[in-house]
Amino acid sequence: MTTSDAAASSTPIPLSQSTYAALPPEVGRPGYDRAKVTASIVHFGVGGFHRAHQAMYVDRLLEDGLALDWGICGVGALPQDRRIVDTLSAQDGLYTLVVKHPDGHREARVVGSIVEMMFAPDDPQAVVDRLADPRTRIVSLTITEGGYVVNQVTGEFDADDPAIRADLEEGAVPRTVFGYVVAGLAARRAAGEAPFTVMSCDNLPGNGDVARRMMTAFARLKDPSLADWMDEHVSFPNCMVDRITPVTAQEDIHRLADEFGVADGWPVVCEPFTQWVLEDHFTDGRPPFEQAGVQLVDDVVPYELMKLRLLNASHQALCYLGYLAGYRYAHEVCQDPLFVDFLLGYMEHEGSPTLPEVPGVDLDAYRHELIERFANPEVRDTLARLCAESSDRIPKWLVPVINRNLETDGEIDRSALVVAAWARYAEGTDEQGEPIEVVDRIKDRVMAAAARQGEDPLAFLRDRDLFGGLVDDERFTTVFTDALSALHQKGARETLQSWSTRVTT
Ligand SMILES: NC(=O)c1ccc[n+]([C@@H]2O[C@H](COP(=O)([O-])OP(=O)(O)OC[C@H]3O[C@@H](n4cnc5c(N)ncnc54)[C@H](O)[C@@H]3O)[C@@H](O)[C@H]2O)c1
Ligand SMILES: O=P(O)(O)OC[C@@H](O)[C@@H](O)[C@H](O)[C@H](O)CO
Repeated sequence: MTTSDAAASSTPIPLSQSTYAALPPEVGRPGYDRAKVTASIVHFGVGGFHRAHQAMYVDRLLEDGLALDWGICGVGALPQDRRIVDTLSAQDGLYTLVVKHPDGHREARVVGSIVEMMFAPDDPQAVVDRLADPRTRIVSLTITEGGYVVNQVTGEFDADDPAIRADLEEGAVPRTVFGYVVAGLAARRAAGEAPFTVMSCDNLPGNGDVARRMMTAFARLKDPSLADWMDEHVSFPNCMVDRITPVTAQEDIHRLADEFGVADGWPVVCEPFTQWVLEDHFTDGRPPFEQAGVQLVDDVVPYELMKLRLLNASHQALCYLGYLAGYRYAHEVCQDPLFVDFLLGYMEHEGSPTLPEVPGVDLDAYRHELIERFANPEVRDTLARLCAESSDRIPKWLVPVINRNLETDGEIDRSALVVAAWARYAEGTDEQGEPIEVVDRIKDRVMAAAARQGEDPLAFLRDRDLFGGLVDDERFTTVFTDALSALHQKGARETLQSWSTRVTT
């Protein structure tokens, strides 16, 4: 009997601490005693990525008996996190990670490293107390790029954000990660305890540095001496994180039940590839991450820039054009030679020349491996996921590439087409006249700018918060307006065809 036959012949087992031992043998599961695991890591943002990445690395260590005191306490800080907290709590923190290989083979493992869950809106003080407790030695974050409240114009902390303003009021009960983390650090300092490390795992250039600047700026507005103490005592290591983790689909839940016999309310699916390059700066100790495959380095910046400007910027390069051309999944786009040429061209001629030397990495091999990863048909990463929150992504990943190439007289044509494709996408109607569901926290603003493009082709670029001074650069605006007009007149596919001759002549 095959795995599927065995699982299909019996009722799927609802996942929990008391049931996981009875799962079919094909399903990996903790071989360690979870009752002995204590949580020294508190994590904010227990989404798909954290569970495919950091929690998986910790699970590996636990499996090897290496980090029993480094379990994870997951915190949902936002009201919409109630569902994940309830689902994981009902499963005693357990969930299934399904790794999808390109040949259709799947591996399923129950991950046991999350041993506590907290829903902050129900009891904010309990979260502050957990952070104040010296048991907490690392606070890690995957709260998305927008979660750092960076003012796009100044690059400084945006104290005008309404939730931040509320957290800054005298005696406020925290509602934001800033409120929680800084209250936890204040309590540690008042008690004369060592602070925890704050470890950002979001896709931001200099993620640790950004977390430091924003957290300290928040603290300074509350209590300048606390900010000084944080500057002196708290570590914020930078890291590069990588594993493509799509949004879990209903079909993933059904297939896990049918093929592996696990009834899991919220499993995570991901690609086989995983990478984590981390600076070794920790205030209060760390798990032996290197024993789980994490690369500990002194300077993570070259790795981060490589990943953000090649992988993440290529996701932007493929998603709007791919969507306009009628595709809905990343693998469909990356199995189309026209798009593959465009992406490789962007990476080689526009992204890569802006990178510093990346120790030990063959960039050409890296670029081709990215195309193979994107083309994995099993992962089913939706273009909708990649097209979301563009205003947090394009300015951080692609605009710096364009600025650098403008300074050095490098190539910009493909990047300009990507920005134009976003501008066209933000018009909210596809090439067949069907509505596009634009997902962006400043959706109204970007869509209003896109709607004005008929009379003013530079309307979209005039948003200096997003594009800085690009609108003043004639070399850039000439290509951008050509690209936008080609997208309107010929559509994405023909524009790409014409671009392939434009960039080679
Ligand atoms: N999915 C991937 O392939 C991937 C890979 C590498 C890195 N990342 C990083 O991880 C982040 C999260 O990705 P994901 O796939 O887990 O998304 P997700 O939507 O599954 O989870 C995001 C979590 O962060 C929380 N969150 C969002 N904004 C917040 C805020 N302001 N304050 C507190 N919590 C907040 C959400 O409520 C949710 O729990 C990405 O934005 C990216 O920076 C993702
Ligand atoms: O998750 P985001 O918002 O940082 O960006 C979308 C994707 O580019 C990203 O999730 C990649 O899949 C990921 O960075 C791969 O490691």
